[in-house]
Amino acid sequence: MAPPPPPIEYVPSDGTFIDHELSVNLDSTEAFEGPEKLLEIWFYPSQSQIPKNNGEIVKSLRSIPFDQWSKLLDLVNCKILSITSSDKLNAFLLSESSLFVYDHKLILKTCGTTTTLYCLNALFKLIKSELNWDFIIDEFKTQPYKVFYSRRAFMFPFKQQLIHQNWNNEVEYLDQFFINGYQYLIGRINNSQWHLYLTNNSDIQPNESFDSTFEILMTELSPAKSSNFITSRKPGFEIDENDDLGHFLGKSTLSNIGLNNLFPESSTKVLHDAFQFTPCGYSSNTIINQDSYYTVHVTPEKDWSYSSFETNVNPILFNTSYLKILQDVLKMFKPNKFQVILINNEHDDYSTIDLFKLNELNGYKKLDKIIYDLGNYQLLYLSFEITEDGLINDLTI
Ligand SMILES: C[S@@+](CC[C@H](N)C(=O)[O-])C[C@H]1O[C@@H](n2cnc3c(N)ncnc32)[C@H](O)[C@@H]1O
Repeated sequence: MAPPPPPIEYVPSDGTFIDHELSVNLDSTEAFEGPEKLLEIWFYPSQSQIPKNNGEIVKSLRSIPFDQWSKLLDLVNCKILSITSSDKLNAFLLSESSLFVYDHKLILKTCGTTTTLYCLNALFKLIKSELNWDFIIDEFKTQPYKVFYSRRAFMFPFKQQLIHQNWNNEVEYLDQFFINGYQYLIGRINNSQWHLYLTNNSDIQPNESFDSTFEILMTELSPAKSSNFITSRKPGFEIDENDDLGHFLGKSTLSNIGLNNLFPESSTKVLHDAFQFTPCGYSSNTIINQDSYYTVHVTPEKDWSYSSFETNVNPILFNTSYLKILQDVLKMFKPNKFQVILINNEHDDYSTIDLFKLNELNGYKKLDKIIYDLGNYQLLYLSFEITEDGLINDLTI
């Protein structure tokens, strides 16, 4: 097997980075758009297919220096709060959600009024100049191995920049960059519908290894649960020169709500990074088994409360199932409504069957179950809401 690429230059030897100055001064009290834009780009099908020099991988996405990521994220309108790194993955905690960088692919998840798609042009130029990876096939079009872009309907679409104000604008923009792109509109058109754009390069080999994205998007969180994500910390407060209260409180919240223990079977190293915003809000990234992540973001404000959970962990490796993960996460937020989206390329019975069969869940009733065959992938979309009985008698799990 090819040796891993050299360590990234911008982090200390333990692969961490924290921007304390930014962390202590973040504040936001305005209506906030929790639902995220999720962009996943695979440049190559796997780490081993990255171009080599004398049989060795010399550079990968993880060799791109910090300041280049930071400039790229300026185009998206978000900042890097901190970074945790394993041998396979760099997990960036952002002022608006997260960025996960593998050697061959990246996942950018941003909320608020970020302008995710505005980084595309610069991203492809960056990987050409830094890594000599050239996916540009004519003046504008690019053809990486695979692209997914998805999001739920926004709560405040009019607050978005023009490009993100409606789905058609986004698709038009994506079509300028990618060939073979196509789109889906999934779920009831009731301001919670979910959109997906993806590319299909059928002439390229399918990805052989396990790949899955499991998301839980929750709204109308229980006020009692939301209170875990509200802090009285004032901007500018620092607990000591090596830490800031945002990260400190974030990590205690992570433990308090049991998020540190989601995969108790994990015998390998787990790396957590978490941040509690002022006056409220929470984000965390966890790297598990070196090459997988789970990430949680919370907007607890009563009138637009929202939280999201996302993971690419293979549940089988931890002797668990998607249904068990769903139940554990729902307990942390007790939302009145939630949607589940699973996109995976393995139809493994043990970890997925309960989810595919799911018709009811304590105190919740199913609104929609939609299954799509996406060729090498399958997509499951579920939508649930609390029952009257569930609400009155607090029957939810
Ligand atoms: C932590 S982020 C998470 C958003 C996310 N996508 C979600 O799932 O809700 C948003 C929450 O943090 C709060 N917040 C406080 N300061 C913020 C800042 N500077 N940038 C973004 N969010 C901030 C927002 O008001 C909101 O409650």
